[in-house]
Amino acid sequence: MIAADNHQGRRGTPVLTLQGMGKDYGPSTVLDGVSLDLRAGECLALTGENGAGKSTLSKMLCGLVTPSRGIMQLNGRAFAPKSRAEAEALGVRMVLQELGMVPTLTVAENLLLDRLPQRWGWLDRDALAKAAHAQLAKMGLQHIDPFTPVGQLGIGMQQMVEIARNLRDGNRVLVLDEPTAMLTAKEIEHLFEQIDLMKAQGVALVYVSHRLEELQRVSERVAVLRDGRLVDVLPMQGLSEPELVERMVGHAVESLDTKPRRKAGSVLLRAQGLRRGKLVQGVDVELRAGEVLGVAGLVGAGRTELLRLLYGADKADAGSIELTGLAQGLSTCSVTPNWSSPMQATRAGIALVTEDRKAQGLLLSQSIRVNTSLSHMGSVSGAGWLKPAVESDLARRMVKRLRIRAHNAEQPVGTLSGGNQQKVIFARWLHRDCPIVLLDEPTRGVDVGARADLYAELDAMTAQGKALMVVSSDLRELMELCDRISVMHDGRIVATFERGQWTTQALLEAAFGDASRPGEPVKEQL
Ligand SMILES: Nc1ncnc2c1ncn2[C@@H]1O[C@H](COP(=O)(O)OP(=O)(O)OP(=O)(O)O)[C@@H](O)[C@H]1O
Repeated sequence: MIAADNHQGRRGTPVLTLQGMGKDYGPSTVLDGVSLDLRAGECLALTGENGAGKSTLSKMLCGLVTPSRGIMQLNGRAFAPKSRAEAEALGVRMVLQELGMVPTLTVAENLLLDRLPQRWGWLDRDALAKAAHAQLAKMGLQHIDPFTPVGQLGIGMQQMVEIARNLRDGNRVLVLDEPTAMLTAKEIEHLFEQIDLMKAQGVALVYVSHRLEELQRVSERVAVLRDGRLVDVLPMQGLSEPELVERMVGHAVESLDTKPRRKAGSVLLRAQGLRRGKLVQGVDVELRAGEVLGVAGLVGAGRTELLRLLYGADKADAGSIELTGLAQGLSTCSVTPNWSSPMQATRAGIALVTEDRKAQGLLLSQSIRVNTSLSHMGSVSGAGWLKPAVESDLARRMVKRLRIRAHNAEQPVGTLSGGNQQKVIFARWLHRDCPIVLLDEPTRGVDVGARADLYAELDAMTAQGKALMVVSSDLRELMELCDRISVMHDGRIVATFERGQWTTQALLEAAFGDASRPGEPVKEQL
């Protein structure tokens, strides 16, 4: 439990003040003239388009980015941390968008790395387990074995541990950068409880997210960054979602929600009786030309596993996958029971836009150009030789088309903002031009304006007769994009709805596996 000690000020008093903060990378200015105060007991929402500078500003507070100019003061004293450890020692911490833990160390070691309990000069395992357990319990994670290596946990669970690690006594400022991108509704509730607790104890919070409903739930004020400049600081109360979007993007964003169902063409892919252990238990799927099939379900329902089977990333224990779209340029083949490799799937015309952009998708040290052309080297080479001019031209076109915010196409992908990295994955498959496109959480971390751009791209793909399948935890996204939505529960498809038939309630009931949950609060984020 965090004590209301004298570290933390009275509600509303400034804890951390920023004056004229700026950051340049070489000739590019990515942040300029940002002046703000963070107040005790308050949560400040920080929002803006992908690449607007939110993570850069957040990392400055926490010693991870050195400002090029500007002055910060913590409780009236000069504050210029040179490292994360220095900021943390002064009570300023950050939950990073990219996971900051050491995967080979245990959960307990990661949680208490800077204060490992010792006895007679040896690590005190009992004390470590006890302290780790207490820390985990704050996020409802008391069931985790503290001696599990972090790398063995799923990505959502790693994020929960990363949050738990930063819930420390003596926190003055806590920055949360896209903390819920990998979390379930229940886990998000745990986080929100902790946020309320910290506010009551006088901690100043910064919450960075593209999920506007979350910003409205947790924060008292909202700061909007555009192109590295602070354009607004407003009270959150009374601010509607469309108003907030307009402030962020600079214009209103249209919803596709009211569009009629697309006209489906012939079946391009038919899977029957697909099985893999308990994860996927006898699933039938048909993907048709010109339509988008959505897949909803709780985390662990088998959605990602189903996509991986269709793409050949995992082997099915049983079942068949048949490609039937000869007219669309697909080869007709039947794979029973195993579709054996992603390369085979890609050659046959299937793309997978992955959910875990760092582990499965991108070469972070390589440029946008290299990452874009990677899915189809044949189109940028001839007689076994790479054609650099063709490759560069392709990358430049993709940067423009998807409005990827970058200095140029040679910028290493690891230095792009999170949302812009997601766009590069998308660019890679857009360029490959596959007739069947599988997308797993395609807009995670992507801002509302850019999301609308990506939806428009998907819409154009269906108009060309492609078949799309989208897994998303965001029901609003599925309802906006899809013509049909199948709901998975415990490895099975338990319901399929046509556009016009679904309601949020019906989708949630199917996702929870029954219709007998009267009075359950409805959450749009699964
Ligand atoms: N090391 C670096 N070298 C060059 N440019 C960088 C570096 N780090 C960040 N940038 C640039 O700074 C800009 C701001 O990035 P930042 O990550 O702060 O954006 P963001 O608002 O957090 O975006 P998102 O919503 O996508 O997470 C981007 O254009 C990014 O490419």
